[in-house]
Amino acid sequence: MSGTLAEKVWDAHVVRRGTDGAPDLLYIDLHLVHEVTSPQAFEGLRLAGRPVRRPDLTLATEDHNTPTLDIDRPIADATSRTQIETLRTNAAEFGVRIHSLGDADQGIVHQVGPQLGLTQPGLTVVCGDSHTSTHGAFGALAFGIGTSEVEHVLATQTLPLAPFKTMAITVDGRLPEGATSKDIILAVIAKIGTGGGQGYVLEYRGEAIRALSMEARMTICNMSIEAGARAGMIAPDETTFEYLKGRPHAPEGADWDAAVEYWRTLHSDDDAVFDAEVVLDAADLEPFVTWGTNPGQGLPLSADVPVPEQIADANERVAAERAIEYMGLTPGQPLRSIKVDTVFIGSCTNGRIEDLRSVAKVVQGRKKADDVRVLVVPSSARVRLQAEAEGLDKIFLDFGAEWRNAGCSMCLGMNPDQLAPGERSASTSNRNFEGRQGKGGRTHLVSPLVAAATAIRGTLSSYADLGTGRPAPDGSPLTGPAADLQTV
Ligand SMILES: CC(C)[C@H](C(=O)O)[C@@H](O)C(=O)O
Ligand code: SF4
Repeated sequence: MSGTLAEKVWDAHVVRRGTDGAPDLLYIDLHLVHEVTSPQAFEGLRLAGRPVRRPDLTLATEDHNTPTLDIDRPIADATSRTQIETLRTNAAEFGVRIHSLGDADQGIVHQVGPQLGLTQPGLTVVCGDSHTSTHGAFGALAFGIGTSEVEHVLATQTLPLAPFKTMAITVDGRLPEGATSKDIILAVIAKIGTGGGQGYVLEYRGEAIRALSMEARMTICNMSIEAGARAGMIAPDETTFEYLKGRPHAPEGADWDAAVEYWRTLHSDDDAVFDAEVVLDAADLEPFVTWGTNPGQGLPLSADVPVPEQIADANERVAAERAIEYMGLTPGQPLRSIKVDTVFIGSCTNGRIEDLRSVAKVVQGRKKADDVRVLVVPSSARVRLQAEAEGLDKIFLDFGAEWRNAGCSMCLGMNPDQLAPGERSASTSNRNFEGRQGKGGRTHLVSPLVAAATAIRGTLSSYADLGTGRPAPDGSPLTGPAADLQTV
């Protein structure tokens, strides 16, 4: 059967084909649940007297409303406490496995699925969360869904889904020194716009994508939704299999061999036809930062804040004017001159162990800029434990950063980690909407390397600005003197 990766996975899950333009009914292999979008869904089941159809394919974790300090104390904020308690009650009543605050497998839902080996190539994965697209990095078809769809999946383990279009995003060439997968995706979104992916499943491919680690691929798929796409995918390969092997829920023995044999068929065929294609050369990329209030308003760090009068498109001009005003910037100001108050390293985009390692390698033996607050928040409790085993926490603390417990944290203002009005951040997260990190807060989206360099210099900076002449660090474990800190 010839087709794109997305079509192959879709076709393998059709329970009933829709006729006359009606949606297909798809089987769902993995349903991830968090506290924000599930309460009404469980309430719907309760009112209808229905059980969860496949509790064994459903997994809940607490992430958005969880504090990252004092996690052994009752949650102070009443709304957050209610959200978390409701999830716990629902999970207990409906027999759904839950990883609660304090549990080693608690964390951001898009970290927990992959780290447990639940997210696998060829699966359909859904969650009441737009960044479910993250799981597409494994060659899964992964969608964010709304609360009424959450109820539908809880009740039936199926979901009616309208057909999609396919877009290939081909990233050829090799990333230059200091540029990362975050820069690839920020450049893609700047190129196609925040609506450019609407109605499409994006498939990232090409030499630069193949060269990325699994975690770096997750960063790219994570932000597909910021281009308006329904999902993002990357065909599984040896990197994927290596990441999965030995994880708690990965197949074992003969099952593993059979799974890998099937997974190897999950790629777009040479003659597969995409509805659209975008081509980028990774060699042209440099560290990217956003200057505005949507993820498409990004530029290479060496550029200046746009001058609205020079923008031809009237809508874009007005949007730029408004964004520049909200962000408190001056048209034409070099991006490198922008001073930040806070650096946030975390989220389901860039809070994984490789992100923390590459930040640690940059900040090791240095001190943060005086007036900058630096928050390092692992994406899961497991990532926190791993980082501590490698001595990364000590490096962050010596640097002057705060080392927190796992959760969404400052990615969005649903927990105590927030920007004050007018405060400016460099953030490794995925959204820079007005007020996203706290009312009146101003967010610049950046890669972990840019975040680390910015924390040192106090202004938006690249690794090269540190002038070490050393190659930019990657996400591999520390070696050399820092390795002495490792306890395992
Ligand atoms: C709260 C949740 C529904 C939301 C999402 O869907 O993405 C959040 O995770 C976000 O990143 O804005
Ligand atoms: S870390 Fe941010 S983007 Fe990811 S699920 Fe949490 S709030 Fe959404």
